[in-house]
Amino acid sequence: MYDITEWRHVFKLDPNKEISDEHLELICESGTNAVMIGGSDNITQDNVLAIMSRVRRYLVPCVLEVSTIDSIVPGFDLYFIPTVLNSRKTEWIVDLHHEAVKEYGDIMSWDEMLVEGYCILNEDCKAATLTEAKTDLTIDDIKAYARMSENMFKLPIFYLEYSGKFGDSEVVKETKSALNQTKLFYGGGITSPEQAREMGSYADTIVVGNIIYTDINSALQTVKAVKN
Ligand SMILES: CC(C)=CCC/C(C)=C/CC/C(C)=C/CC/C(C)=C/CC/C(C)=C/CC/C(C)=C/CC/C(C)=C/COP(=O)(O)OP(=O)(O)O
Ligand SMILES: O=P(O)(O)OC[C@@H](O)CO
Ligand SMILES: [Mg+2]
Repeated sequence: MYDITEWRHVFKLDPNKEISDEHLELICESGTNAVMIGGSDNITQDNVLAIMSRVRRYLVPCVLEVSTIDSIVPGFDLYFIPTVLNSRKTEWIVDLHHEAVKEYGDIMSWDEMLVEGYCILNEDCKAATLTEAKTDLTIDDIKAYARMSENMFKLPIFYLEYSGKFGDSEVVKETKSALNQTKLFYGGGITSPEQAREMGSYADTIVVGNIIYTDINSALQTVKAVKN
């Protein structure tokens, strides 16, 4: 099985964005620990299936980060299920999950599914708007969400999400100090090996997304920055 506790680097591909075969090959053969398929805009079964089958030509583990019930597709190595702990709406914390388990509960393979406790911190990102996230948090608020993830809900992943914006590495450092078992994922605004190294020195795993589509060489350099 896949051991996410060893993962240092993940590329996140958006099914709603174009990527050439050449760039996709570079991403999949970059040495990254996994390719995660996910996004927040126009995610459909068709575009998820299309990008999954292209990634499947390579050996890299392929994960679906579920963002809508209608875009769930079989055939991934793992399914990551976000629950937005700092959302103002129960919809994004448990309600959609309840609906999905009602629909798929009989055929679900639970050991392929990992729940991510999300804490969204960039107030301007789409995911923050969509989920009505409370982004004006103190470090104590954030650490409390991290501790709840680990000790109350026993989640495998706590995800600090700054999608589109490079975050505060002090927040990542402090959050890491509150966790023992649960793995800390950091994602948002990483565009260089220096930034990858900075966040990777505190987070267990860094997630690199948007830069894939604007500067493939810089995206590729983030892998070596956090892996030996
Ligand atoms: C048939 C089959 C294969 C069955 C498999 C069983 C299975 C996987 C069942 C699913 C079970 C389950 C519990 C599903 C949950 C359903 C669900 C819809 C939950 C809600 C998820 C959620 C909270 C979504 C909110 C948005 C969010 C946090 C998305 C995560 C990704 C993210 C933050 C993207 C960032 O978006 P981006 O586009 O990059 O944003 P920017 O433009 O700002 O950069
Ligand atoms: O796209 P970027 O800003 O790299 O963020 C990565 C990821 O955390 C988005 O969900
Ligand atoms: Mg994005």
